[in-house]
Order: sequence, then C-alpha cells, then structure tokens
Amino acid sequence: MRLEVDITSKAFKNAAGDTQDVLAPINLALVSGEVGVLVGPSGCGKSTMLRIILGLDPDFEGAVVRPPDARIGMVFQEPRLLPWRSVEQNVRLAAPDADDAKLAELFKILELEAHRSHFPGELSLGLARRVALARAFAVEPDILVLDEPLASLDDALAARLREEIATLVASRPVLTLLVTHSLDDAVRLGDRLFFLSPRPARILTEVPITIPRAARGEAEIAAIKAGLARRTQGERAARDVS
Ligand SMILES: Nc1ncnc2c1ncn2[C@@H]1O[C@H](COP(=O)(O)OP(=O)(O)OP(=O)(O)O)[C@@H](O)[C@H]1O
Repeated sequence: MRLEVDITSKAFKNAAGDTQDVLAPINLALVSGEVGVLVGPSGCGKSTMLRIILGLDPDFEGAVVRPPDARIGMVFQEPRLLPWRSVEQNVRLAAPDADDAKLAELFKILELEAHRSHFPGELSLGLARRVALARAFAVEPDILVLDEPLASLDDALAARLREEIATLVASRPVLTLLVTHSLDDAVRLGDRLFFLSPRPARILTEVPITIPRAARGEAEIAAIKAGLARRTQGERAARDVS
C-alpha cells in the first residue's frame, strides 16, 4: 500500500470571484505502516489537503495515487457521532462486518468498555474522540486520517489517547496521516514529519524519524526535538544568507 500525493495547486474562489491560492506544489509519499505528520500554521491548508487526499475534493491541479479499493478511516476534531445512537451502535453502523471479539478488543484498548450503551451527548470530548477512533479502526482501515485528534484535551488525557493511537497503529498495517499543531505529538507518533509553510502551503522540510516509535523514551524524544531545533536554525540561517 502506497500513497502518492502530487498536488500542483489548489485555489478557492470567494463570493466576489477572487481566487485565493491555498496549496502550492505539494509532493509526498507514504507507505503502509508509516505515520506521516502534517505540521503547519493555522489556516495554511492542511484540512484542504486531507480532503483532496481522501478524494472528497476533486477540484485541484495534480494527482493523488492510492489503491482504489483502500479502506479509509477518519477522525476529525469534531467527533461527528450520530447523537441518537449509542456508542456501540455508532461503531457497528460504520463497520457492520466487524465481529464481537474485534469490537471488544477495540473498546478495551480505548477504555470504552463502560460506555458502550451511552449516547454521544453523555460523553466528554475525550470519550467522544475515543468513539470516533473506535469507529475509524473498526473498519480495519488501510489509510487512517487523523485531523488534530488530540486538540483541546488536557495534557494527561491527550497523552493517554496518544498512547492508545500508537497501540492501534501498531496493531495492523495501516498508513496514517496525522494533522497536528503539536511538535510533541508529531515527534511521539510520527515516522515522517512534513513541516508546512503558511498559505499557500508547501512542504518546507520533510524529516524522517528513524527511531522506532516503541523505542522512543523521554531521552530519545528530547534528542529528536533538539535535532529538529538545530535543523530549523540551520535552515533559517541558510535562508538568511541566500
Ligand atoms: N470551501 C472553501 N471555500 C473557500 N475557502 C476555503 C474553503 N475551505 C477552506 N478555505 C480556505 O482555505 C484556507 C485553508 O483552510 P484549511 O481549513 O485547509 O486550513 P487548515 O490548515 O486546516 O486550518 P486549521 O489549522 O485552522 O484547521 C483558509 O484560508 C480557508 O478560509
């Protein structure tokens, strides 16, 4: 499984008919098992890029190549659950073929066992995001798209959910694309980081992380961050003299 993104441009027209460039040329490739992370300033075009990659927006210049039969799981900042269905029904509706054992395992990893019969209105944001993750994983996705899944959660909750995402991603061969504003999340979860410019977004730097996720303790995380800081400073200096 391989995803190749070769977007040459994307623009929106506003009501007055003016064109606004949102994406500059973007080139990236990911393979199954990898977590690619898009890190960029607010409004630079990350969600637009995800919509194009998912095939939800065909109005762009360029090409996105992914297997046509790839199963896709998505989790957005807004969990988008059906309010009149229970937690379990929300997951089962998305994945009618998922067997009971598989669902039980998912609910266990995501600490949702006690909430199966609850309704979305009864859930905190952290729990609702877990349900959205369970729903995305229940379809056994080939491609998983996570658009800021840890935003607006307190640090402890975000850390727990991040661990759970890492466990899920390790549990099957899935190609993951994560959008985040958090360098910490990027370094803890990602295998390949793409730092984006302000709008129109282009890739400023692509950074592979070679230490396997499971082997990244606090010392390794600190070393990766220090390496990134050195790299950014070097690139800034190079830009300043050119
Ligand atoms: N359907 C649309 N019509 C017109 N402009 C749009 C549309 N969707 C997005 N935009 C504009 O495109 C730009 C990029 O938006 P996008 O949501 O992709 O950014 P983002 O990087 O995901 O932002 P954030 O980090 O804040 O979620 C913004 O200026 C936005 O106003």
